[in-house]
Amino acid sequence: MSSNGEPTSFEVQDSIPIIDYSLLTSGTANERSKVVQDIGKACEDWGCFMLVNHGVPETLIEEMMDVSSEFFEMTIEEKLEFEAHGVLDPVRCGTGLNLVNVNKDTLWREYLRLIVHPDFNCPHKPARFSELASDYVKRTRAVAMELVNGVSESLGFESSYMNRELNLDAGFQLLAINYYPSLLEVDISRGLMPHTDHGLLTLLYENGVPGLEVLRDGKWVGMGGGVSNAFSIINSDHLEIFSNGKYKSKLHRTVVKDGRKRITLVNPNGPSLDTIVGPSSRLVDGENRLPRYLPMKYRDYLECQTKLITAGKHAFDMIRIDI
Ligand SMILES: O=C(O)CCC(=O)C(=O)O
Ligand SMILES: [Fe+2]
Repeated sequence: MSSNGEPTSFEVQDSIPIIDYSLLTSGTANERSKVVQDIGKACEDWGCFMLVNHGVPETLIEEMMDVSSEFFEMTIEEKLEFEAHGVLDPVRCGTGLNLVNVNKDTLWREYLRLIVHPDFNCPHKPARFSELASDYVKRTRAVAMELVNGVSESLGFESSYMNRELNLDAGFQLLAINYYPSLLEVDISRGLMPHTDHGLLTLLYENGVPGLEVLRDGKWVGMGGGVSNAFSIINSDHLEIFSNGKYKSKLHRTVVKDGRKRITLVNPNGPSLDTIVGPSSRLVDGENRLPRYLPMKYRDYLECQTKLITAGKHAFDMIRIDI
């Protein structure tokens, strides 16, 4: 227990860690250094955590949920204007996992993926979508960048090290909105196959309908439910690569059993597309600390991943070095 009687992050054995973002931005030096430690422990031990007191206004999040719902409830003809093509198309709408046509009988969701940084892209309808999304992604990006600074410190670096090395000022940020329709409307089960995300950290906000699960010691553990007004934060592939395997990319999936529609606002946050990402040179040497991953340009990784996914493979398998 902390001095005021509140439970601290790691007292509850084997439950997803909870990190208080406000301690990172406005805590005392001691509080900040403790929360940096907690972030490091969460990234290493769990590969994910819940983020509370993040400062993104709840009203903005609610409006984003409403406008996203309006988007997906447009007619198919209207949505076809934004149909998915290449992985780097600025706006793409589709179904299934990335470009794969998953079996509709077992897994189903619709998605809209927008590249929102370095340039902001958004469908021109519904009318207030663009304004809301632009505000939302600026705020979530600020949270993500602050978290990366904390992660950088937790690895023993100065807080700006990862930002600089990975050219995060020109970083690639997506807003992926997932829509799992209500079971009363469509008689199908909804979800998303087990996968890891590209980038450094994914921020995910759900509309109160649970479904996200992470793999922990061979078992799927529900994430999100029970902690109100929180982001789920998930380690992604390039964090594992850059940390040379210390902070593993987290396998997750979605299984929606609740009859209500589920909407998630998901922000993968990556380096700039032209950054060649490999293990940090500060974490490897030619002797005891060998690199475990081959360097690869982030853009190539994304393109390669999309091609491989149809064959059920993962780009990670191409760059992982077996020691
Ligand atoms: O919508 C969810 O529950 C998970 C989404 C996700 O993992 C993704 O979009 O990569
Ligand atoms: Fe994901």
